[in-house]
Amino acid sequence: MTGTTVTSGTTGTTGMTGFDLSTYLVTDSASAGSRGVLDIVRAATSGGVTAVQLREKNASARGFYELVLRAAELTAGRAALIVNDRVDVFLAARAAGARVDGVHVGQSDLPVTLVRRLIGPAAILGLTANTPAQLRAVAALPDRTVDYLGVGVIRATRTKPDHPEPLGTAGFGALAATTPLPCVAIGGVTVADTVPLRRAGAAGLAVASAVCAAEDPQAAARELAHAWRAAA
Ligand SMILES: Cc1ncc(COP(=O)(O)OP(=O)(O)O)c(N)n1
Ligand SMILES: Cc1nc(C(=O)O)sc1CCOP(=O)(O)O
Ligand SMILES: [Mg+2]
Repeated sequence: MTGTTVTSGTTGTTGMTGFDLSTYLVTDSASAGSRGVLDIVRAATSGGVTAVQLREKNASARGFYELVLRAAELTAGRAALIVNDRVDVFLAARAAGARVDGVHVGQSDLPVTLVRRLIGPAAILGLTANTPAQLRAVAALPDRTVDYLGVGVIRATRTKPDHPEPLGTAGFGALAATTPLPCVAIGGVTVADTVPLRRAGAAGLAVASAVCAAEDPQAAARELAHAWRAAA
């Protein structure tokens, strides 16, 4: 699937019926530096990102929860908000009435069938998959377990030191061609990759440092969103 909007039921808190993953910010507090993650989320949302994943590998549960509540105010009605790894934080934010749309998990996180049961049928569920065996396992899942896949790394990146072997654009395209699920390209992605990755079947570009480390994150987000539309 090469489209950019994932139709994923209707969420309890937003009434949204589709999620656009085409320009997908993954936050990285190290790249954000003294500006802080919320400043980056605010700027990137103004710049036109369509989805934001809050990724906090070292935050406390309370700290992450409070970040989600504040990010939900910034992204409401503008971008889908996804929580990395922490299903408990997603559920807590929802219970507090925050507009948070889903969860992204990887192969070492909670099993996706369980996550789907926990977050309900309407929330967005993303899964990392970057080998043929992982793609086969996804194909064997019950329908509507996973809404999209994060596939990477495209090239080496310092944002995820434990990243797998780079796939390159061709490797990404070969994997994406084996699944009907939308595949978001991630890992070392920059605006220069937009045309080749879109041609290779990407449903979107997920970036951390390209926006979080940019001198002007709003302009970087705007450039990515514009490049994606121009590459249609
Ligand atoms: C969009 C997207 N794709 C892949 C990942 C990586 O998830 P995971 O493998 O669980 O690694 P961590 O991000 O948890 O370090 C992602 N977060 N987002
Ligand atoms: C969080 C993450 N997951 C990846 C994967 O391939 O699963 S790569 C990655 C980091 C992406 O950051 P940057 O855009 O700075 O390279
Ligand atoms: Mg994870």
